[in-house]
Amino acid sequence: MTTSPLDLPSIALAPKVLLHDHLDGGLRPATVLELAREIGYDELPADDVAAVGAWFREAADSGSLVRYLETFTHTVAVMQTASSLERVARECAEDLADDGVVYAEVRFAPEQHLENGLTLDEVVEAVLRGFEDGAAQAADRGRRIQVRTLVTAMRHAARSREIAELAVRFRHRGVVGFDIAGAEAGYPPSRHLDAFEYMRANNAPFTIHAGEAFGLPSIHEAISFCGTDRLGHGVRVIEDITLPVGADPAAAAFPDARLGDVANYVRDKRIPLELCPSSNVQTGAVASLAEHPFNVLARLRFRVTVNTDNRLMGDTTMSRECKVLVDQFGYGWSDLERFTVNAMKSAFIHFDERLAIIDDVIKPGYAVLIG
Ligand SMILES: O=c1[nH]cnc2c1ncn2[C@H]1C[C@H](O)[C@@H](CO)O1
Ligand SMILES: [Zn+2]
Repeated sequence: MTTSPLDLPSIALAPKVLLHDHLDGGLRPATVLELAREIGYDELPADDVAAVGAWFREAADSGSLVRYLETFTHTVAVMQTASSLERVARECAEDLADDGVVYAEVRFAPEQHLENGLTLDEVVEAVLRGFEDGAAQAADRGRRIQVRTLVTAMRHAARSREIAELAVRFRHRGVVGFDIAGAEAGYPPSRHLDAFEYMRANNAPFTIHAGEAFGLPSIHEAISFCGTDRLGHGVRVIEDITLPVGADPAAAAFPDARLGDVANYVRDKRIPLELCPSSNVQTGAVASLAEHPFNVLARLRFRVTVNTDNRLMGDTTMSRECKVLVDQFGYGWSDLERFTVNAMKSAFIHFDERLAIIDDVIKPGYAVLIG
């Protein structure tokens, strides 16, 4: 047996696990356009498929999370009916499956989809139907994927407790957790303590976008005050790690790294980092892919995972995010397998379900590629 080349087509064949992907950040450009036409939404900044795709990519390349988030106005505007939510979710499941993702947790904020009179429950039901349908269609083509949902509360708003209750209400119907997202500076996670306490009281897991546009204090609050199970991004934990001056971010080892208390806690407790390389560059959380802390964190054995964040805004896929890391840091198949197993271990489904995917899907899949 021979080892497959580490190119994009082979990476697309590898089983991958995606924990951080936004439904409203992953529409196909053609779908944005079609849905806008259907409802007479005339504020799209472009009017053909290629231009729509390019616009999102370029507008999101802003170097600022706040400006990056402004692009969601358009996707959220065309996702206000049960049928549009269902369609976007169905296409999401199909696109991920076609890219070789075998397990995904896709998140979105139900409170942003109420403008046409849907209730929170109706919004979630439509999305769950779409995921189920998309996964079934993919299975018919021989592409197996399990898609689960995280419901997000917007951190500038005041509905987080209600959204946490929604997560628990749907916990046996496909919603596996809760999240908060949106602008980070000025909206610390501790504003939403009652939501996190509700989740903990119900033994239900959650993740928090933290350490993206704001640094260590945000991560500290998320883990120590809120008790988060994972960190959405968490990339700025690097600010609590001291490396020798001039250290190469692509080095194979960092023996002289010194960790502060927060970084040690994140690593000791194996708190998963939902790292999103391209998105981090777009929002200015890191200066460039070459300087992305992914490799430092991976080599120091943090529980790193690879994620897309927003496939439309980043013009990316899970395979592309993996390829970017291979190109930057020289990873091999066994590294990609390790990141995938890390993600599967960190998923919010139950332990026996995670183990079954690792043993029955991930390990055999990489064994074939490694040869
Ligand atoms: O990377 C992100 N950081 C913070 N908020 C984000 C990010 N990507 C998407 N969002 C927001 C915009 C969406 O409308 C919302 C729910 O998916 O989550
Ligand atoms: Zn995100």
